[in-house]
Amino acid sequence: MLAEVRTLQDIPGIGDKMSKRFVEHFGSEVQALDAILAGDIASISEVEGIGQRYAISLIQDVASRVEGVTVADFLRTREAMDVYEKLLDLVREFAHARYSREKLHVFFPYPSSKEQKIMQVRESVSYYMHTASLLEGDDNVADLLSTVSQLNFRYQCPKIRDRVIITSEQECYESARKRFSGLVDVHFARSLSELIDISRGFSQVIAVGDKFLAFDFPEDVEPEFVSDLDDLDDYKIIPEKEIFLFSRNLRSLESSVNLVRLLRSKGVNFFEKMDDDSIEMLSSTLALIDEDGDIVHGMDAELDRISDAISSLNSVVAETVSSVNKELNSSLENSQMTLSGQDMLKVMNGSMELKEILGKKLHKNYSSIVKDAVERICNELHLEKKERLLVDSLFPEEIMHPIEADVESLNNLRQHLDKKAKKRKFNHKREVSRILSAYRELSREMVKSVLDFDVGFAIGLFSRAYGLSMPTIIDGAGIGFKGGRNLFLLSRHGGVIPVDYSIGSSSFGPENDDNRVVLLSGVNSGGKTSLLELLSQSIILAHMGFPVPAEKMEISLTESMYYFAKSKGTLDAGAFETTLTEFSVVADESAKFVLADELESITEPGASAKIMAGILEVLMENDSTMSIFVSHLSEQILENTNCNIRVDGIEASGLDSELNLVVDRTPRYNYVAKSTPELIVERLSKKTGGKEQEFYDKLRNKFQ
Ligand SMILES: Nc1ncnc2c1ncn2[C@@H]1O[C@H](COP(=O)(O)OP(=O)(O)OP(=O)(O)O)[C@@H](O)[C@H]1O
Repeated sequence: MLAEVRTLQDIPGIGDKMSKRFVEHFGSEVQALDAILAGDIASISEVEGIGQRYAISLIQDVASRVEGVTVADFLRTREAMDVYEKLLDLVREFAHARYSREKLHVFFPYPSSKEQKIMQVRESVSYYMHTASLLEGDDNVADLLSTVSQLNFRYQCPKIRDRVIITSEQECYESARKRFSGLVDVHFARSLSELIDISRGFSQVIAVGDKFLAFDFPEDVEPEFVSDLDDLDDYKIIPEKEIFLFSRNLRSLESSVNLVRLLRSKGVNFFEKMDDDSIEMLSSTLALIDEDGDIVHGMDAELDRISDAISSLNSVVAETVSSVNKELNSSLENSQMTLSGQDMLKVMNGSMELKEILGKKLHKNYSSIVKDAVERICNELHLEKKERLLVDSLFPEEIMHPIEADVESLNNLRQHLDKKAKKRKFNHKREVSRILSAYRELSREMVKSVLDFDVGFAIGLFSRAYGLSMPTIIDGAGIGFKGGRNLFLLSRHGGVIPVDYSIGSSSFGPENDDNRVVLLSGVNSGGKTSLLELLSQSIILAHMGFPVPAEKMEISLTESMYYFAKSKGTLDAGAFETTLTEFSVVADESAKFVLADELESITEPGASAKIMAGILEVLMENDSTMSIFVSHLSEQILENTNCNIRVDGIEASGLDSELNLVVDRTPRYNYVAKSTPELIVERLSKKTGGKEQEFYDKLRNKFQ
């Protein structure tokens, strides 16, 4: 039944409590619904109380409401469902991002009544098959896709501790507090002195209102004056807020941008909403920030100079102090001093200290050593004129031994540089933030498109890895192929022998034979189950709009598929009844595929043959039903029916040099395959000798 999903509560299973959790997780009901309708299983499974299984079934439920069809409409038995799930697992291995790996669950087989939907998926999958061929062998695509995950724009920017908004207007104070709550301190200053006091605790001060404009401020307080906060966008005051959203998602954004570029360079038109110039602008802006939202090194020479000076300040000063002291020591060691008689008298009568005399004598030498040290620090830190003045006060004018850098002066210098760097960064951040704020929605869409590309690309890669091809949809009732390869065997063993087969109206079958109901006989381990499984894989994939595991395939679409896999051992009476009940529904008029593997095990052989003959007769009555029954009882089944049921056979042609059975995996049409016992006996005879061999030879003669 088709139904619109407009609110979370329109979705069965989502009540009040769950709906709240969705809104909490996604930020709003609209975003939660978007995620559900987009099949974003990865995000949904992160909602509290929702696991992956539930997220998948929720998405499938919603898809069935929206599209009016469920997975179980086509896949009518547990075994059919198992094949579908195993196929999905194979495809999912090719997805690079968690989002896409999960989203692949939105693909499922549609009944023929939804042919339009199948055709839509085919068209999109064909595009991705082509794209995968264009990008074949380019590891960069995989590397980029592996580093993309959904953008999270719900990060809360941490408080900017070194910036303050100060105002003397009550209304402005209230609104700023509301607007920037938790992001920056907002203070109310009644007077200029209060403003100065508060300002000294911050390196960036935004003074709001014209009242303070007329005042003179001390040198260490340099507020930025703003008349009216309402005139300023957030990015002007807290550029970090916008930048933070991007910096936290930097890897995904950069990878997405690079992927867009790469795809375009390979001729794949991708995310045309953003032209090359916008992509380059976004890319170059992202290149300015790091993952913490800081301005990176290398984008502004002046900022780099100041930052480098800050980071090497301590070590340069310490090294200089140590070498100055060495120099001072050696100069003292090598110097001699002659004391004049006058000076001696002054020391004797106590009007002068010896140290003072020493100072005077050494002062010239000391000053030049200190001057050199200041010069050295300034040069090594590449300081500018005003900054150099602050270094001058680093060492005392009076002789000091050993020399030490003045802690307060060092702090002043550091603070000065720090303020300067922050101011510069602030201006850069404003520009970065201004640009990025225009990209917020586009970036989200771009990353989403990249992730959705990964979904389709995974199908394309899956198709190429297994050599799949798009089947031709035919009218009538039939399925036929050349070079079919069972995907499960292929993924397990890496290689299989391709088989050809056909039933119904496919052009690959025998001439003038459009039998739709067929018995498949043959040797043990000949490949009957594998062929049936290959058919089930192909039918499911074709109805999903996916390519199939065959060189060429023709298939008609049906409403449903029944797959009855081989049961283990003979079933009890209850299970027999259940199996018959399951079969009772295949009798309806709709087009369907019915695949059954050794149904004979449901009860004792004689009765099974009769029951199977009966079921096949019912299936024959429906012109649009196709059915293949694998059975070792084909002759007994034929004995129990007058219907023209074709029997095909997979046969062993002999033994190879290592005494393994040589099997032709492609069934022969209209052929009851010879069984293997005689070959097994022959193998045993060839492998043994003496009395044992005589025994096997006797048995062999029975087959002659
Ligand atoms: N096309 C193939 N290419 C290579 N190996 C195959 C192929 N088909 C089947 N095999 C191999 O043969 C094994 C047996 O195949 P399968 O179970 O399909 O035979 P079967 O005819 O159903 O046997 P049984 O009658 O005993 O149930 C498979 O596990 C696989 O290893």
